[in-house]
Amino acid sequence: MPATAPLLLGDEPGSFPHSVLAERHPAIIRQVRGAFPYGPDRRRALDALLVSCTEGAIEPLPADAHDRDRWGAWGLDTYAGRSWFDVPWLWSESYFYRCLLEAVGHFAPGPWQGIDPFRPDKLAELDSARTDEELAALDGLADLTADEQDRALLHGSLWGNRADLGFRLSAETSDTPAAVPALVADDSDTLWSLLPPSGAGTLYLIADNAGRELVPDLLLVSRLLAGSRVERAVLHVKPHPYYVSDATPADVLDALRRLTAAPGAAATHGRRLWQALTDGRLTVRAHPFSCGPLPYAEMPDDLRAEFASATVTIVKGDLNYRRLVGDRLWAPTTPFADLTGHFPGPVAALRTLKSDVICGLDTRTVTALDAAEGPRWRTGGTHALIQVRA
Ligand SMILES: O=P(O)(O)OC[C@@]1(O)O[C@H](CO)[C@@H](O)[C@@H]1O
Repeated sequence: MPATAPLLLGDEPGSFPHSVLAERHPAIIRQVRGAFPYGPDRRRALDALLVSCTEGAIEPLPADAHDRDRWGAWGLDTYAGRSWFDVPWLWSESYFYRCLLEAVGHFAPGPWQGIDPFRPDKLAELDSARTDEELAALDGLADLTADEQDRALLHGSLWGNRADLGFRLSAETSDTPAAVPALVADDSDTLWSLLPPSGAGTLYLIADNAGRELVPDLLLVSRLLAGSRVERAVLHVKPHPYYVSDATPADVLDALRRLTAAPGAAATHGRRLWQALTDGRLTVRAHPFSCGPLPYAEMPDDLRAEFASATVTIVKGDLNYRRLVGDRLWAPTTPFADLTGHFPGPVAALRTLKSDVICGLDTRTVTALDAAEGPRWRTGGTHALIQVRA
């Protein structure tokens, strides 16, 4: 893997990473503060985090935190005492969410234990009229060929990644039509070649956001099981709330209920997924490393062994992309295969572009994007990619 590109830090005012630390994180704290009637102790803790994450230094976890050793090994022992803006951006963002859960008492015995601070917004999105419309649109797919249906559900899952509630806190004009093709890389033929009809393999899908992203992810899984492109599927979600809208096991159940309660084709998918869960063809996993602050190149051995057994692992979303290729300012033409050679087995990234990290593009595409949009194509969420290393 080329190791020469600069690591992304949040220390440059005006940069996207800096704006996430200085503006998005405070906005998230304010949103969480208003979402529940937290008592004075929790409100004080949230206020303290607001000051710490914008002006202060990274603080250690409490001595009795269940995951103190794990975070120590993940870098907290090194980074405690340093500014949030001076450590790797991937690390400081991830630790921010850990501290937010600490502030709201998510892990401590008491009334807020296990409560997802982002749940009201997740549910509002899942229950929205837009979700109804997207589910109703499934009925129109019945007249398409099998390949067309496969492609439609692959693209549904891909573009579902735009439905990211944290991103909306700072996206300015993400609905602006693009002057260059929306898909900046498309290796979907390679993906389909890894998943032939009557395949007997196992798909791993590392999910990203709940709600209007997880629903189409589940629909894709349902379609691949129904079309016998895979025999089994394993869905990796987060063990606890993370990055505002990332999917947890509870969100999988909410999405599944939403599908089974819907009319038409959506309910058929819902019932199929329900059945697959009960007979073991679909498994949900929530590994601690999924909420870790490190790139996938540093994944633990048990996870490595799991992904090594996959026919292909689909990695969803922007953050997972950053973790997959390394959170660095790569030259955009750096081959995707070079940066993902560490991943144990075939891997496919499905992502809309919401951060500066990008690789695997051809020179012509980069030139056209820069000319049409300046640097905004990297972060605006208007473009997407399907990149595969077989
Ligand atoms: O992973 P996702 O949901 O596609 O995107 C997460 C995201 O909104 O958060 C990061 C900044 O906090 C960016 O990488 C990205 O824009």
